Amino acid sequence: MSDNPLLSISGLEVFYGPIAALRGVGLEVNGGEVVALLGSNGAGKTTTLLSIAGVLPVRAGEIRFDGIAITGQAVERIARSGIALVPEGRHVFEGLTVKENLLMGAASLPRGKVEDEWHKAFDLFPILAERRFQLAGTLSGGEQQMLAIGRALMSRPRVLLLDEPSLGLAPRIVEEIFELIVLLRKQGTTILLVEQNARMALEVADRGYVMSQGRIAAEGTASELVASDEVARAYLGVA
Ligand SMILES: Nc1ncnc2c1ncn2[C@@H]1O[C@H](COP(=O)(O)OP(=O)(O)OP(=O)(O)O)[C@@H](O)[C@H]1O
Repeated sequence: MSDNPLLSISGLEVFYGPIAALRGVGLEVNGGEVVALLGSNGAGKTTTLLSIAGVLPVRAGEIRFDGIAITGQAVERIARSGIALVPEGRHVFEGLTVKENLLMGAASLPRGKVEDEWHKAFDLFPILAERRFQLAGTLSGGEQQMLAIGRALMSRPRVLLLDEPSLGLAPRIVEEIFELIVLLRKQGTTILLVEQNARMALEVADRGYVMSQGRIAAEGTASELVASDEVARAYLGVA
């Protein structure tokens, strides 16, 4: 682990009313890494991503981005500083075209840079280029997920927070999503990836954390986590 992680969290406590969802979570993401955040339903993975993005208030603990404390900052400020969240559920603007959706992601970019970014997005997602004038609501689930990721990339984020990108997609499309993550990693994109599909996530990740009941229960390199009997039994569906 580096001395200067791009994103670091320590002692994070988050509550929904009286219920503690995070009970002292700590993790780090270094620049250029893909880090998997795994764990069973309700472990606190989504809550962790929402807290980093500033969507949920933090009761205790600290979130640092590029060495600066961002705990408690407003969502827009956190987004502008370079953290992009792709929430679970493929949120796209259904009544807007593919291209308009991508433009929505580029709102904070200087005008001259927007065209570069959508060319990059269309290179990354040829299917979106083909369908650029189609309404987003008429795309397939997989295409909508690609569009949601493409829109987040349009803001040139320094960290991409991906919440369950494979959820509810057919196996062939899930493969495509993971191929995309491999490609983004090769391009140097830093990603914190929440996934139910632990085995596939660890195939594309450098390191991982396993959450349980609002805490980090295990951490290690992807190969260490795959090789750990305890992790494999509890979270990777190995008998
Ligand atoms: N809006 C909410 N109100 C009350 N409790 C919530 C709310 N959202 C989540 N929780 C609770 O907080 C805990 C953590 O939930 P979270 O969604 O972060 O888990 P998760 O690991 O992402 O699970 P999943 O894979 O099911 O989304 C769970 O006990 C959940 O029931």
